[in-house]
Amino acid sequence: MDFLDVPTVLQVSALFNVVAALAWLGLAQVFRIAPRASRLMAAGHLLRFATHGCADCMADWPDVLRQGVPELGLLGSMLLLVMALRRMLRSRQRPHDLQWLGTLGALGIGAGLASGSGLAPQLAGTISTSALALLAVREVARGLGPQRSRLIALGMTAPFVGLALLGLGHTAELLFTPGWEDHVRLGVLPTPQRAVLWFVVTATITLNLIALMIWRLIARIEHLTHRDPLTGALNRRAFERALTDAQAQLQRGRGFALAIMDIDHFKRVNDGHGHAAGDAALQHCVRVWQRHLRAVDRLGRLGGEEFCVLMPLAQPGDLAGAATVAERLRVQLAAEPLEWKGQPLTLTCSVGVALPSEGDPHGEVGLVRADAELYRAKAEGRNRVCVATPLTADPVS
Ligand SMILES: Nc1nc2c(ncn2[C@@H]2O[C@H](COP(=O)(O)OP(=O)(O)OP(=O)(O)O)[C@@H](O)[C@H]2O)c(=O)[nH]1
Repeated sequence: MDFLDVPTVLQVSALFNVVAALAWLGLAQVFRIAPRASRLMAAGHLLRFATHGCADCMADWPDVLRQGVPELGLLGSMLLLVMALRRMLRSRQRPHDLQWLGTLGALGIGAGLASGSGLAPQLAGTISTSALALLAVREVARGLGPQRSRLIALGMTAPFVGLALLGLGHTAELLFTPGWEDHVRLGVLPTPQRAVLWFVVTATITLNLIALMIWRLIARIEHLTHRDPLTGALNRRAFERALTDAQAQLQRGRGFALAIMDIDHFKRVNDGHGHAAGDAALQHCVRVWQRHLRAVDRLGRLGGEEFCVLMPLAQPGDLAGAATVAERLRVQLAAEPLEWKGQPLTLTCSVGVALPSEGDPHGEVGLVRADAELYRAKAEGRNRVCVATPLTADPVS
């Protein structure tokens, strides 16, 4: 890399930090996109710029400052980066581990500087930065969730793995390569390869964070377009799309059942306790049902206080199995009253269950049959499950 001189790479890196900080600030202040995470990222870049941006300016500083400031700056910017990452991924992890790692790292750097050793501060800084990079790998892997493809997970975690490996390699170098102490003490510039590698890894991490934010925005837009804003269940349009997809799978032998649930005397909840109680009741029902459904079941709000579950069946035509699930949803709702203003508010629902029929691309026949059973359940006294007779098989109930 003769064409590259190290001071130029360091200047490009410094410029990159300033531009990245301004970009994150713009996202936070102007566009209000993930403002807290973006502000943390901006602070991380500014800190990196302030503590690494000008090697020449530091040349005249006393040894303690020349060694300590970059190490503390790197540690601080890594802490800010992991904090931003957690905000972006909406991690529920408490910040204790970051506080511990940050404190231990800073103490290690401080103790190293106090000992007068040229190596100890850099060793402490490098080890704590590598530990934070590994923590970032765990955060990203957890935050992306199991449904993300392996390729995406690999791409997202790779720069953090790279940073941790760079740190571990440098730790080994510091410990086992003679002459490093003088290197550090004299503030010798890194080799061009090392400077470029370091710049590429840190720049890729920033790009990754931007990709994560875009992914979060897409997930948010997806949520807003597919979900009912009050209850979080699928909205009618998304549910109908899921039903159309399920109908297409029916031909391939993948059966499913539909259960339409309608809250009983829901008008009385609104009239007796107010509209806010009605809204809370709808949210409560969805919470209870979701807890008793599998991840593969799709719960949608068809409108008002009417919901529908699309449940894939292990054995196509297993109406009895679907009826058992529906009965469980009914029983659980009745057993878990809503706590409203300190008072238990018992809710019940009526349920109609039916199987879909083939040659019905949008599943309207299945929905109409389940709806007819729901009305039968209402007419027979509510708080019960009624099951449609299969179109082509023996009656079940
Ligand atoms: N709070 C609240 N109420 C809603 C919402 N959507 C629909 N409703 C109310 O739900 C009530 C439905 O009443 P009805 O259709 O008479 O049904 P019901 O009182 O549950 O009676 P049955 O279904 O026969 O047991 C109406 O008062 C609607 O205003 C909503 O999003 N929030």
